[in-house]
Amino acid sequence: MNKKATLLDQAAIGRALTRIAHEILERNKGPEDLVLVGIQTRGVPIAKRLQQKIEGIEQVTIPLEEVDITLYRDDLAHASDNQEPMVQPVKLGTDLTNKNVILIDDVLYTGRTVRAAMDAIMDAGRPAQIQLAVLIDRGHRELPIRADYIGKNIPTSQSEVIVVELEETDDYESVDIYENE
Ligand SMILES: O=P(O)(O)OC[C@H]1O[C@H](OP(=O)(O)OP(=O)(O)O)[C@H](O)[C@@H]1O
Ligand SMILES: O=c1cc[nH]c(=O)[nH]1
Repeated sequence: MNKKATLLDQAAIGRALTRIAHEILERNKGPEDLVLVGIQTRGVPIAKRLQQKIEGIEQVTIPLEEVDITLYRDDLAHASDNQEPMVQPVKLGTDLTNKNVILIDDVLYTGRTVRAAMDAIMDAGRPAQIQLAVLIDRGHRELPIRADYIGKNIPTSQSEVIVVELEETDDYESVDIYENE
């Protein structure tokens, strides 16, 4: 892969997440009834940062849960692009009934990972709402899914790849765009 540009550095990632924390509080009229759900891998540290930022603003710790989505290849499928994100069995410690769930991931692309995560959340309870927060929306949706909170919109071609690196998972902090050769 050939790196084309850095889209967000550490400071820009921090500013985007601070803005999203404020937007979540404004849209939901405060922190009551919120539950954050991070999608593995990098949605989880992003969710933890949003939890900390909201705590800094409101002095309230919002419950945080995780869902783990993996690519599942149907036995009947032969092409690699027939892999479908599937959720691992989850047991959420928080009762989601009547809660406003904020689902959080690093990159939104086809929307298939988010769909699988929503399945897991709906299996675990009956939230009042599910809202979606992503650091990067790169377009190319294959499902009717949109984000409510977006760090940065990056129009991309199909041959490009967005790589998010975070201190917690990668010991480095950057969002870069690559050409997939
Ligand atoms: O909208 P989609 O087309 O589903 O793509 C978005 C997903 O792809 C990436 O996950 P990846 O499968 O690379 O797993 P990882 O986050 O654990 O590295 C990214 O972190 C999103 O979860
Ligand atoms: O470009 C992409 C597409 C999906 N997921 C990523 O992390 N990057």
